[in-house]
Amino acid sequence: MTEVNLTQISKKFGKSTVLKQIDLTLAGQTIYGLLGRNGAGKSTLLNIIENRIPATSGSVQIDGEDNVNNDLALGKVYLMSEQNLYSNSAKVDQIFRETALFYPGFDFELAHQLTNKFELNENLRFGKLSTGYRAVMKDIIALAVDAEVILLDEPTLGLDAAHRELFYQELMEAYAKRPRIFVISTHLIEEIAGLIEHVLLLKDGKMMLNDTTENLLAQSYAITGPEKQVQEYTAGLNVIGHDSLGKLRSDYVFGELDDQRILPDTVSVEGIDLQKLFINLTNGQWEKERA
Ligand SMILES: Nc1ncnc2c1ncn2[C@@H]1O[C@H](COP(=O)(O)OP(=O)(O)OP(=O)(O)O)[C@@H](O)[C@H]1O
Repeated sequence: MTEVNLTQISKKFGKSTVLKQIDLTLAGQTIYGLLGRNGAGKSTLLNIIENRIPATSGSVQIDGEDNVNNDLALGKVYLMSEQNLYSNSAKVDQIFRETALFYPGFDFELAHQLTNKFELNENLRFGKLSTGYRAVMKDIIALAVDAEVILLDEPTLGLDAAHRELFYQELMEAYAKRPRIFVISTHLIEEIAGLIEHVLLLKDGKMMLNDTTENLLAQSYAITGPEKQVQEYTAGLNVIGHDSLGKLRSDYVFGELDDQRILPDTVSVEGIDLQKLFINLTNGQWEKERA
């Protein structure tokens, strides 16, 4: 099984440091969700893994081999990104064949099935495809390449709701047929929350969370009730945000609750979903709540 190890990866663009000493291991058969707000550095990180851009410092090893100028190591990784790497005059089926030169195990049968399902005409030239269909074509390639590590940078950008749904289904099917490492970077957390087994959350250039979805949700709570009682109950806990509705208040807590505290009858404790956790961890309110 392939393993990707990032050691102390930093990236600067001019004076701004986008990634700060990231240590990360991608391993096993896992669907990772790479989350982070706009500009958090998700694409930069994926591009560094695929060696499309150089890190300022640090290293990426794929099965113990440095990824820089190493076709063998890079052949184990496929990055689907917004960047258009194809000539406008190339037809879709020709692009499939060209991809197969780099990824010899390319699954043409699956690619054809998927072009049918997505109603993508393989005779069309890349330059004639709409933005959505360009993404569809790239998604199809990502599912059909024979790579151990599939990096998907905003795979559903430009896809309509029906195509997004179809893509998630096909992704799950491809994963079930051949479990490997998928990393999905996206803003549409709600849509993929059910798919992600492991969360990687980038904030301020650092890997703020790196844990299984299950572990994260097991320590995420909404404490709801009358404002005063809620605030008394959550005082000193790791409150990452809150919502208010009239006199009702929900405090979102990430981390352990205090078993010794008595929960008033008027106050409830419930779990929260990944989307809510993400919003509260990344909107900056957390730091203010803690200040
Ligand atoms: N080639 C570049 N030159 C200068 N700055 C860059 C370059 N590429 C990215 N950046 C900057 O680095 C930061 C991180 O960008 P990146 O695209 O990795 O973020 P992202 O998390 O993928 O964002 P989004 O979700 O909006 O796509 C941004 O501030 C961006 O402007």
